[in-house]
Amino acid sequence: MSLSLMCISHSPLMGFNEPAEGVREEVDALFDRARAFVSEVDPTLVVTFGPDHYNGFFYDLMPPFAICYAAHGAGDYDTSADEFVVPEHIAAGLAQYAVDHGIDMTISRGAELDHGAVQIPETVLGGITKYPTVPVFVNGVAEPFVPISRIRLMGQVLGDYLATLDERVLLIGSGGLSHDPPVPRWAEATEAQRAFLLEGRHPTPEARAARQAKTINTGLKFAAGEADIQELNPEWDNAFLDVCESGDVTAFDAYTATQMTLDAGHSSHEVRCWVAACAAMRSAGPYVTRERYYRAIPEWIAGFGAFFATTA
Ligand SMILES: O=C(O)CCc1cccc(O)c1O
Ligand SMILES: [Fe+2]
Repeated sequence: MSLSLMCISHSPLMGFNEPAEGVREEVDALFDRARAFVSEVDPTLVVTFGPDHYNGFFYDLMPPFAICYAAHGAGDYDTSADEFVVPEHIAAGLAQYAVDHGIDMTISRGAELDHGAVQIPETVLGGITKYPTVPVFVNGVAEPFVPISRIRLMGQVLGDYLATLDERVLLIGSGGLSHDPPVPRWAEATEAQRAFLLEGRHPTPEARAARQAKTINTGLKFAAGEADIQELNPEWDNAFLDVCESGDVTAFDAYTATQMTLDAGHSSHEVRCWVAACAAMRSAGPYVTRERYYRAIPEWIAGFGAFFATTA
């Protein structure tokens, strides 16, 4: 019946590191507008596109994307470990429609979803149990990456199905923009890191705390100009936001994974979640921008952006 769109960067460091003066207030105000937007569109169904960072999805089996029929939070960085309230018939309807329309969809009947999929819904919806929600996992860290055109088509096909439902659907995309946090990569990983990347679910509390402390500390060092990670790229981020605003979602197809890594860092692939969400939104027709926000926030290791839209 209706689709609306809300894409926002996540960063688990938001709750740990203080950004430059005035930035916290600016982002708080953005989240106030996000909550007001949710109230306005009054969703009856939420569909989230979120990545994972080797908390729920590992190299023992790494799909490019997956519809979750059931999922719960991993609880990393103090995010919710609640069970999502998933309307299974809608998840199943989406998956069936996707496979019927040329998308090789993976499903999960019990996904664990980390801050990448939980932080933004939790923050803007007041928890992950408040609205019936179908979480869609989109791989944003683990090579190989399928072409962006496949992500765009996946979003478009899911949007086609959602537009047939008698629901007010809020699409949430979470991730990106440019950033390069210290997530291990298989090609350069040590044996211990490879063991983790292969099957590192449910770390000990000590291992989790050590991992998080390292990332939090990297954010502080990055802001001081002392971290050995790629710079944020505000120009790239704003060009990406331009494509979101344009509504010409096929223009996303020009992005290649290799160039994205070079230009915008190893975690820029999280923007796949935005691509899928924008494409789903666009399948319902032209849309109008309701919010565009951008700030490079090194303390959070985030080219931090937002883009909201409603049908024109
Ligand atoms: O926990 C991790 O491995 C990465 C954490 C992380 C840090 C900054 C921005 C992000 O988007 C992000 O996910
Ligand atoms: Fe992330």
